[in-house]
Order: sequence, then C-alpha cells, then structure tokens
Amino acid sequence: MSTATAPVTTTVTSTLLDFHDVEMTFPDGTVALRGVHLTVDRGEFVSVVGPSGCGKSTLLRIASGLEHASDGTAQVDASRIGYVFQDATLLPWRSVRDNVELLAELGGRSKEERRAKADRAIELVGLTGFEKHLPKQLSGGMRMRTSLARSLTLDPELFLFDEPFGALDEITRERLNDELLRLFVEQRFAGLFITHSVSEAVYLSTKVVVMSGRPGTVVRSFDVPFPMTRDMPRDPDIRFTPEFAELVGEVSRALREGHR
Ligand SMILES: Nc1ncnc2c1ncn2[C@@H]1O[C@H](COP(=O)(O)OP(=O)(O)OP(=O)(O)O)[C@@H](O)[C@H]1O
Repeated sequence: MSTATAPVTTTVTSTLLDFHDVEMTFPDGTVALRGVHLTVDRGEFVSVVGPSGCGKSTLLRIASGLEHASDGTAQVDASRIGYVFQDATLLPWRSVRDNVELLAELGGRSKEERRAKADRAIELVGLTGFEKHLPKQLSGGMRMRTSLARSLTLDPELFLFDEPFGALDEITRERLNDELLRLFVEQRFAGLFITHSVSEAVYLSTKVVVMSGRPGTVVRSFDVPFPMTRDMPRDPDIRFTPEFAELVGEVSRALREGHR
C-alpha cells in the first residue's frame, strides 16, 4: 500500500483533467481506485458509469482537490471548478438568491457584484421569480437548479457532477438533462458527470467511461457520435432511435462485463 500523496497540479493545455495511473487507498486499507487513466478536454462532457462502491465519488473528490490520490498523477488545469452533489446542499434559512450568492460571498465579492452574478445564474437555470423562496418552498428539481446556479456563479471551467439528478423523477430528470446540455453548450465548461443511468450518460455526453467494480478502474470508453450544437444541444428524440439504443446496449454490456 502506498502512503505518499499525489496532489492535484496545474499546467496550461487543452486538457483540463488528466489522471494517469491514479490509485486511492484509504488509511483503513480500502483500495478504492487502481490504475485509473482518464482525461477530460475542453469541450468534452464525460460521464462515468460503474457499479456502486467502485470509487466514482472518490474520483470526483480527487478531481476537486478535496482528496489526494495515494499514487499516480492527478492533474487538473482549471482554476474554477464547479461541484454539484446528489443532494442540493442548500442552507434552509437562506432564500434562493442568498443560497446562490453564497460562493461569491465566501469569495469576498461586493454585494452588487454577487447580486448581479446570482441573478444571471438564476436566470440561466430558469428560476427567475423564485429568488425570495426558501428551499422548503421548492420542488426537488428547483432545489437542484438552485444548486446548479450557485456553482455557475463561479464561471467554472470544469464542472463536476456527482449524480445530481438521481433522486428526481424521470420527467424532471429528462428536463434537467436538457437544461444541463443547454448550459454546457452556452457556458462552455467541460463536464465530468457521475450517474447510475446508462441512458442519461449517453444522452448527455460526448464520451462515456465505464468503470469496473472496486478497486475501480476504467474498463471501456465510448465516444458518443450524436451531434451537439449551440442551437440544438441534443435532439431529445435521439433517445428513441435504434442508434441510441445500440450504444446504450454496448455501454450496459461493458458495465456488466466489468462487474464480473
Ligand atoms: N474515507 C474513506 N475511508 C475508507 N473507505 C472509503 C472512504 N471513502 C470511500 N470509501 C470506500 O471506497 C469505495 C469507493 O467509494 P465511493 O463513494 O467513491 O464509491 P461510488 O462508486 O461513488 O459509490 P456509489 O455509486 O454507491 O455512490 C467504497 O468501498 C467506500 O466504502
């Protein structure tokens, strides 16, 4: 077991995230990740699917700098990183606007600046008119939009998503998938997205990465060929085409094989 830590380092390239042979062994001896190779370039939206406990969240925590890999190199060339969790993690006593302003407030921005940033982000996620609502007055989807807006105030170059829509119903999830795609093409961040849903991964992404069971490693990577443009991020009807079903089938098969 290696005990050295490999900190996230920074260089200037079009690759925003470059993991090379990353291993993560926790102090109790649990080997969560082994030999992980993964890159996320500017303009890419990469989804990661893998069995429960294979180290997906650990991967994101290393990417964000919250955790250090115990071996290998985890290089991140993004000074502004957004992070959205499965839980919206809103402060219940603060309004939508005050929650969205939080990161700019912690960053020491002036009141006018953070108000302007928050209002723009609230508009981007379609919550204009709900600025004064408290989290308990919002639906699950609206809470997640608020969480997205809070991270958008950072103008992230790299956006990390830890299964953000997993707790939402199918219709809300599909709607938020489309919202996220629109934000991706408009705001031009790169994305690293964890999900348990293979069809969500294929629909949202430019690339889908399949991980094995723990210790997690990347077993397959699939380029997603469906077009994505500023005017039409991705045609929702793509989900009903044989090509989409075929790719979902291939990813699912790789997931099953990697799980054995
Ligand atoms: N701080 C820690 N100390 C020890 N073991 C840990 C720690 N954090 C995570 N683990 C273990 O590492 C493995 C990977 O955990 P992780 O949460 O990254 O998996 P995951 O793929 O995100 O799981 P899920 O899909 O169920 O959310 C698990 O076996 C987990 O129990």
